[in-house]
Amino acid sequence: MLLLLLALTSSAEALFANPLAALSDLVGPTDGPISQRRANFAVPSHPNLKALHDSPPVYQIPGFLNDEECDALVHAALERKFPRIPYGAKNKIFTGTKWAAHKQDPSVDQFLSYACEVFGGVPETRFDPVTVTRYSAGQYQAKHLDARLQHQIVRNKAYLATGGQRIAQLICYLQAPAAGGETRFFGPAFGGLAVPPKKGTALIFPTATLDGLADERYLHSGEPVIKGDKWIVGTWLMEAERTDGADVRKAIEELWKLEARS
Ligand SMILES: O=C(O)CCC(=O)C(=O)O
Ligand SMILES: [Fe+2]
Repeated sequence: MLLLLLALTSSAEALFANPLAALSDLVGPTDGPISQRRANFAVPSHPNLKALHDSPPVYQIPGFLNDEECDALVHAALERKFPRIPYGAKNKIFTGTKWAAHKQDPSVDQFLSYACEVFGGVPETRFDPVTVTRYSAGQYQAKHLDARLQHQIVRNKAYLATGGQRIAQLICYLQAPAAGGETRFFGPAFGGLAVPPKKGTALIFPTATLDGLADERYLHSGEPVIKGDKWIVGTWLMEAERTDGADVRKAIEELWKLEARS
């Protein structure tokens, strides 16, 4: 079950008509394998939505969470309301601390309900289990893609039960470090875009098309924090509704058992 949660939290044709709006007229620029295809991405909506980059799109929502909502999530982690996920400990791809926050505290439900609104009122089951992450000085998340590549996917029942592909990342910065910790995009099409963490601001970008094709242009990182602590809450919009809620709950119970032993 631990492995299940790790799988759920470490990586990423809908079964039904997708309720999301599509950027069907947006044609991507010319780098990367997906560039010959028409972009077909989930499009967020929010009164404060800003495009940080038009094509390929990267969005920002200042004031996605207010200060109290940010603090509540950080405090919940510090007060041990969430079990830790031993993610990245061996591979150095991720060196921060990550907690399985999903459904463990009302502050998480609040975040999830905003996430549902941003994607046109989709149900909570369209999201990957929510995590909270802290990066202290020197800690980072190395360059990665959130979506799984075609050769890593078997589109079977088990895969679709977990929601299939991750099609958009949604993170919200809960605390900005004093220096460093930008979210950096490496695809040439982004022109060196590096987003400085700002408390309460959400960052949203597609990771795959609505029908689950990974977009390899979206290679990104959480750059090393130089000074202070960076905190984020995050999840992914999945291409389909998850039906594995019971497995997620069991995996979180296993993490709690691990926590009790440490
Ligand atoms: O920490 C960040 O700025 C990015 C995090 C991220 O990309 C992830 O958790 O997948
Ligand atoms: Fe990511």
